[in-house]
Amino acid sequence: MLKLAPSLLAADFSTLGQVVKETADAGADMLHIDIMDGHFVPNLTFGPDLVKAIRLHSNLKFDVHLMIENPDLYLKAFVDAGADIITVHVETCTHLHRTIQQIKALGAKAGVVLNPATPVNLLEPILKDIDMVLIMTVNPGFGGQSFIPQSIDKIKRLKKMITNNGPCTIDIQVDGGITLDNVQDVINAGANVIVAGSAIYNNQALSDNIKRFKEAMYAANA
Ligand SMILES: O=C(CO)[C@@H](O)[C@H](O)COP(=O)(O)O
Repeated sequence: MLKLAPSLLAADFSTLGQVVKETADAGADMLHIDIMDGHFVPNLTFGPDLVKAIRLHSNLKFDVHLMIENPDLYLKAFVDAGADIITVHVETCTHLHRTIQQIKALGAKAGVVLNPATPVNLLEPILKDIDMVLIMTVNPGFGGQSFIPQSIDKIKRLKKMITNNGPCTIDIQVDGGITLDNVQDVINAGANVIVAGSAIYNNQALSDNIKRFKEAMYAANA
């Protein structure tokens, strides 16, 4: 099933409650929330209190992407704040299997993220334990970067690995530099959850952007 997850990082931070409501009303399937700590990535964004505050404005699934060191310390705070899915980076988790089990024990879905230079085969031992893999298609930290073309082969390799592992119930999410020009390429390669920031929150109408993205996504999958 195809899903569109607009990335809040590109939204107008002065009206976040309203933005979240409009994003849901326009037909988004999830909301992608980037948590950055200024250590793992060179940028700072939101914490659990912000997630809790915007939770009041919609029932959208909250997809919380933790770009932070020591993510285990903050899992409960984000689930309590309203996260439905938590994704953690392979690069930040010394005991990845344990972290995944902790997320699930807290009642959230568990996703694992790979930076562009991290190979997909690292996930093989934990594939049966996770709900989603996020392939970063830019180096994490900032919105508005260009899509890394080698990501297409990486998505294909992941899709093959998941399919070979048994019935495919793991979502493949992509994030970074996704636009109307490349969204069909990533879907045709195997992705089904599309994160887009600056191509969704920009000087054009949010509802038109979401509509155009969903039309392009479903055309790819036809
Ligand atoms: O996690 C990140 C960046 O680290 C992303 O979620 C960006 O927010 C995507 O923004 P665009 O590349 O679509 O502008």
